[in-house]
Amino acid sequence: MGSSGFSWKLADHPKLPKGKTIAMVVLDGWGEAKPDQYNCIHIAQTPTMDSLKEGAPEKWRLVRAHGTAVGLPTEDDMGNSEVGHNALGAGRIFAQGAKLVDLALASGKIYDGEGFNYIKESFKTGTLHLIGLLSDGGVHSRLDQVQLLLKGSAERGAKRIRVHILTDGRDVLDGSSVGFVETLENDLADLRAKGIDAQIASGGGRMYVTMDRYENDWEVVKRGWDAQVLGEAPHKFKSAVEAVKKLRQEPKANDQYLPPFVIVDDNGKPVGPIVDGDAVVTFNFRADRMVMIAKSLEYEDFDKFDRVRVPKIRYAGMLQYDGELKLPSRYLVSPPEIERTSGEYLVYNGVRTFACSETVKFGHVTFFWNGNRSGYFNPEMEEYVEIPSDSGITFNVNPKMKALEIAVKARDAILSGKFDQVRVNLPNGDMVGHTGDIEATIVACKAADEAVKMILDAVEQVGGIYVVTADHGNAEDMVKRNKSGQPQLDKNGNIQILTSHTLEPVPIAIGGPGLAPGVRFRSDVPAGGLANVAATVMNLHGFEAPGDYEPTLIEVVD
Ligand SMILES: O=C(O)[C@H](O)COP(=O)(O)O
Ligand SMILES: [Mn+2]
Ligand SMILES: [Mn+2]
Repeated sequence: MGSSGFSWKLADHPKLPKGKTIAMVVLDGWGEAKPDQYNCIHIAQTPTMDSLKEGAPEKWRLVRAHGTAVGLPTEDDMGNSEVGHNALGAGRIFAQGAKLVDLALASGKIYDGEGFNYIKESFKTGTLHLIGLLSDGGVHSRLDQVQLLLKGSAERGAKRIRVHILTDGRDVLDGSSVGFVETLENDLADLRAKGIDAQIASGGGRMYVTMDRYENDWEVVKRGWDAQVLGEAPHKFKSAVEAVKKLRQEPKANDQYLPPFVIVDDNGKPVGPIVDGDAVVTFNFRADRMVMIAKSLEYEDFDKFDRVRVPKIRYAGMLQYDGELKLPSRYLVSPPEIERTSGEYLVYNGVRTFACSETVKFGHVTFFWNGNRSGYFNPEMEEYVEIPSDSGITFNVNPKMKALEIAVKARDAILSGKFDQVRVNLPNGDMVGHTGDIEATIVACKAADEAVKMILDAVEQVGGIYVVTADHGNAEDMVKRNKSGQPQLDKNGNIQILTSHTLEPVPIAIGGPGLAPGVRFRSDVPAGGLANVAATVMNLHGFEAPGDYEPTLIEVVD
């Protein structure tokens, strides 16, 4: 116990034993929705997940995974991996980036902070560059926040502004990029009318330009660097609206994967490369897909690609994206301080932990789970295994992804007897769901179900316990719906495919031979959400959860 009286020691659970191996399985993008032809989980053969459902209500239930239950501003905000895994790991609900930025903008405090004052030093002689995802998806960024930041920066002296846009189509409908670009163009025109030289300077689709994560493919970031910093791209246009409209006409083009483009003036010169003395703000609040660009903008020693020219800039993130790496060192809004996560507690209480996923979700069960911290709490007690993801393809091409490989690693970790908690994320429902390819998503869901079976079989062999849940919905609903829940048709009478997450709740199931008799879900936490899972898992490891954690979902009846 430290001098403050704080102790990492958890109290023993009065009834539940220690020493059971627990498999903690997170199915990414696996919500519960009504069964129809757009519910890929319903259409797919998922016998293992179906059998777990038969345990309702004592061993299977639904939990909330969106909106305020995971710290998002409103109940209209769909869940996402960052907030979902943060809640699962932290056991408490923290106001998340989206909300913190809203508050900082509304109060004006964003402009008083160290981060803004730092970039402001460039306003007199340099250009302010804003780089980020242009949509109202609310997962990584929000258009209204960008609009306010533009206005606020102009009011505070920014005279030359360049916006480098990344089109979405993943957290919002494909094709919506054109509207967002038009809105931004109007705002920039308003600024120009006030004498501010404001323009869009470059762009590209988020999955092809800049927003890679967990170092899956540095080429993605390089494409962005070339366009944003060097002013070089295979496509050149006079206006961003024209760029997006034209590039979308290519066969199979979609917002997520638009190629990089730069905007040029009448002489064919790029209007906004980043040069010495400029300020740069990456305006996404979410961390995972900003860490790589932040490294390329901030690190002096950098060998991931040839930056060719490294301008001396003042750079700030909307938030600090990695608290452990202190990256970036300057930021406009302080990130949520997610401390005392369940992972940290459990490790300090002797729970040997194994975590695994493939690259595209690896940080979800490590970095996000541990409150946006990279690295181990105690390397002697933990092993994190990353299975390389496919890169350079869209995941509908290989919808099974690395589910089997993840399950094999988890199985071996469980059977080894070396770990007390074996935690995995199975990405299929989510990553393939985001492609909007219904056939492929059905294959994806089946593959995830098979992986769950392999893990549960291993739990059975060692007399362990399983907790199977998800971080938010995605694959269970692949169509945009109107207010009455019917598929919404576009002006040509076609259904609109939903590539994004949903507002649906997610299942949680407990079981396995190691589950003590009498353990069941309580009926008195009907509004339980993902944040209630951490206390539940701590109990199953034989510990009481800390007093400020959201209540456990389980009880033990005699
Ligand atoms: O980054 C993404 O892939 C999507 O915007 C959100 O998906 P995730 O929250 O499941 O990662
Ligand atoms: Mn997810
Ligand atoms: Mn997703």
